[in-house]
Amino acid sequence: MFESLTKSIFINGKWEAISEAHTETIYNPATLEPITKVAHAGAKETTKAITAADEAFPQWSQKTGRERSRYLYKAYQLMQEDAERLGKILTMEQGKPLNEAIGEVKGAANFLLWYAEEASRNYGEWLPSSTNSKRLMVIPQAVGVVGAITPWNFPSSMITRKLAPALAAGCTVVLKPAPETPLSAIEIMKIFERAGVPNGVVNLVTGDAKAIGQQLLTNKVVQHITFTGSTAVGKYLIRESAQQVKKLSLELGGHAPSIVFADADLDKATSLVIGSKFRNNGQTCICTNRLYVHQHIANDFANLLKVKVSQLKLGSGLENEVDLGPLINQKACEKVHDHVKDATEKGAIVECGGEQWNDKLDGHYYKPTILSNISDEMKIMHEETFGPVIPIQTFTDESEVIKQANNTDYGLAAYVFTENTNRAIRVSEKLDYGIVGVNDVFPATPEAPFGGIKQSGIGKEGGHHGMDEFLEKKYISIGIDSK
Ligand SMILES: NC(=O)c1ccc[n+]([C@@H]2O[C@H](COP(=O)([O-])OP(=O)(O)OC[C@H]3O[C@@H](n4cnc5c(N)ncnc54)[C@H](O)[C@@H]3O)[C@@H](O)[C@H]2O)c1
Ligand SMILES: O=C[C@H](O)CS(=O)(=O)O
Repeated sequence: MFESLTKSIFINGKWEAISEAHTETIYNPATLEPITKVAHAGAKETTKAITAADEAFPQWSQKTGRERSRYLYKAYQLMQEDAERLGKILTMEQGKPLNEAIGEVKGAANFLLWYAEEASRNYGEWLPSSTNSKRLMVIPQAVGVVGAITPWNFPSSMITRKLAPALAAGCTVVLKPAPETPLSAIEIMKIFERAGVPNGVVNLVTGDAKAIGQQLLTNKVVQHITFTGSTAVGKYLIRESAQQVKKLSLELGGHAPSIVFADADLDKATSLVIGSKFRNNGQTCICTNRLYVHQHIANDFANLLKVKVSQLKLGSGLENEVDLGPLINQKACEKVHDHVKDATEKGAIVECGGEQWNDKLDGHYYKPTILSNISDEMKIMHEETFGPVIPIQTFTDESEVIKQANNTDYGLAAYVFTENTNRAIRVSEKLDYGIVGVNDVFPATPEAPFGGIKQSGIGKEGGHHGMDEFLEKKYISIGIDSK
């Protein structure tokens, strides 16, 4: 499927040659086998990419929204048609089960569709002036060259969730994907190329994150950096971008609580908690990190949950009916086990799992794990685990559990399981999160604004809000002689 060397630097419509000396190897996390090598580039290539994006900006931004939408719509069609092959590539480099990978690719394509539609709805405003001697208007204008930095856990959809609105708004882009998963980014560039997107509008640089990031942060041509990744790196970008007061949109870490009330539908709630926790093996920003179950149903809930979790099948994502693939690397396995070890040393009980799994395969596998007898001093209750472990606590009082759920620096997603509408609305309004799911744990969709508060991020991706991130709203005041 791949040559030993895969071109991964796309600048001004051309794939740059790679020197063997400056490459990094991409491994399959399910088998630890090398897949291919890609360029390990840095400042020089990034500067060249920024220049290409800058030179392409005037023409691209001056196209009408309708003209830009045609490119995005063509890219959508190409991505949808190729979802099976793109899904296989995604599974090979990231590890998630093939059905999840194909679902991610189709979801990624839907961002292209949504912003193909939104591109023609980039409305301005005509303001009712308080004096007859003026006419006032607000016109939306593309911010300019955008630097996009994306994570490995959704190597396809996190890219189109940024590039689709940016291009729809009239911006041009330099993309740096995660080093673990550049192949999906390469395929998305090829899709834009096949869709006929003009040279320089989208550019790709793989390699030294710090060096590439520094160029995006310090080059005055770059007007906006859009980042998805850890809160730690988000804080670094905030510090480093202050020098130029560069615009930022940040989609950062999460620590989602799930609250199961006594009136919840047990079968539905256990299945949804499993869906939230074990999608992508728990390597998602919005997955359940803490589970609070009402005391009256705690035993029944925990027993049903354990039965369902024990049925989950581990294996390579390319195998049929696998529910849990490998974690992205050994470091991720060690972090997950560190949380389990810390919890058990502080009194937690391992109801199931609690260790790595290498029975048949060499990859980075960790058994799906449920922990009970949890106390708030445990790391797992405050640090993002990013793996297949659920700590369960019980509660009795609604206002108390809301306090517990809000007791975190994160504020991305939270979930409420209840069949009582009043309670659903009352609790949702009191949860300090950017996203709340009620009997739903898959809130992300192109038509809705996705994003966190507190230390989970700044800005939104999706909906019409997603395009606003890449627009300046210019106010024009026109003095007229009204006589
Ligand atoms: N809020 C969201 O929508 C969302 C979505 C997906 C992932 N995430 C978060 O991302 C994290 C997991 O992803 P990750 O491990 O790739 O995160 P990460 O922060 O380690 O890396 C994210 C990206 O930043 C780059 N990067 C790292 N250091 C950099 C630097 N100094 N300068 C420039 N770029 C740099 C990486 O190469 C990668 O491309 C988790 O915390 C998860 O919650 C959040
Ligand atoms: O990991 C974070 C992603 O944003 C999850 S989702 O694809 O948006 O559900």
